[in-house]
Amino acid sequence: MTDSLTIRRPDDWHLHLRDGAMLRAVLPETARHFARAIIMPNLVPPVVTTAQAAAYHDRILAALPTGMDFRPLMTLYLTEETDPDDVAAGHASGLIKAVKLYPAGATTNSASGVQDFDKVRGVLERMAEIGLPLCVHGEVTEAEIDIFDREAVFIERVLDPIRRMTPGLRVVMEHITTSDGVDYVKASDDGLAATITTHHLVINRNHILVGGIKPHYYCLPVAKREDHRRALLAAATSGDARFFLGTDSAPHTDAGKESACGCAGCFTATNTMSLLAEIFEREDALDRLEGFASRHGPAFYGMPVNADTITLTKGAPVDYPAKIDTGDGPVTVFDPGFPLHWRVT
Ligand SMILES: NC(=O)N[C@@H](CC(=O)O)C(=O)O
Ligand SMILES: [Zn+2]
Ligand SMILES: [Zn+2]
Repeated sequence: MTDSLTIRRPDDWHLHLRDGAMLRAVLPETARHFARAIIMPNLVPPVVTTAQAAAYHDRILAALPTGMDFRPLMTLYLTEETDPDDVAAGHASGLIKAVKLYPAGATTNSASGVQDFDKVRGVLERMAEIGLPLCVHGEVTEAEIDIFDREAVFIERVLDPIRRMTPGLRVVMEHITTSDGVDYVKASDDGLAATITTHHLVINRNHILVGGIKPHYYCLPVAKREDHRRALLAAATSGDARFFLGTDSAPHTDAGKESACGCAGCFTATNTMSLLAEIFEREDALDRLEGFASRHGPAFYGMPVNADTITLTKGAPVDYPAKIDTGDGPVTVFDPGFPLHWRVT
């Protein structure tokens, strides 16, 4: 029986750090284990320009506790007014690593997102030219589309047309939740990849709804039925380099989640590596964890793998806090409902 695993230090290819007091509270939870992360730009107001991303980058570094080593990889929030020259300049300077597409109204803080995809054609063409990836929140927003179908419909109605219209555009389907997402990635060429979150490997929709509504399992895209979770698990543990970790760790205060209109997002930064080791071990795929968490992401983004390593060891159940304190109120740490035996040492 394996009880120790050393892997290259992991990166998180989809992370929400927020700002201010929340940023200061959640950043160490990620930086403790992860070397780099793609930082999502859905602040209020959103991070739209390279100048705003540079300022946010500096606020993140200023919030990093002394002695911690972490590099934020910055993104721009795509709007119908985004200037292709600003995007290209940000990319050329080395600061901007991706542009994020939120369909308007699809998720937390997405009001400034795209409504008319024709209006962003110029930016997407420029990104294809310079090799800057587009990260996509892949859900349609039409009221008549069932929320459990919104990812599959997005692939057909929005994503596939965008990719056909913009040959060469590199795309990451963020936080996929369906076998439709897995199949679409597998059927495509190497300009397409997908991130998979920790929580979507653990929960299906029953976790949210059976035995009373569980707001801390509510996120977007919403978890689907068990067949879809199994498809995600198979993709994550397959060794296929087109699938990699993006935790989508998305802190909201308990007051924001435990409400008549609760916020979407699961906070998994604290226990993600323990969780992933537990899940990969159950699938007899511990040897594939390094690919998923540490190698496939850098390969897609054209960056080197981290030089340092982390070691996970198996033992008595890991103690992690049920909540972390933030200046804005407590944030509940994702509870998988089973003990975790792997700790990062
Ligand atoms: N995933 C979520 O449920 N929430 C994210 C937004 C997002 O990634 O869609 C957030 O910012 O809270
Ligand atoms: Zn999203
Ligand atoms: Zn997210």
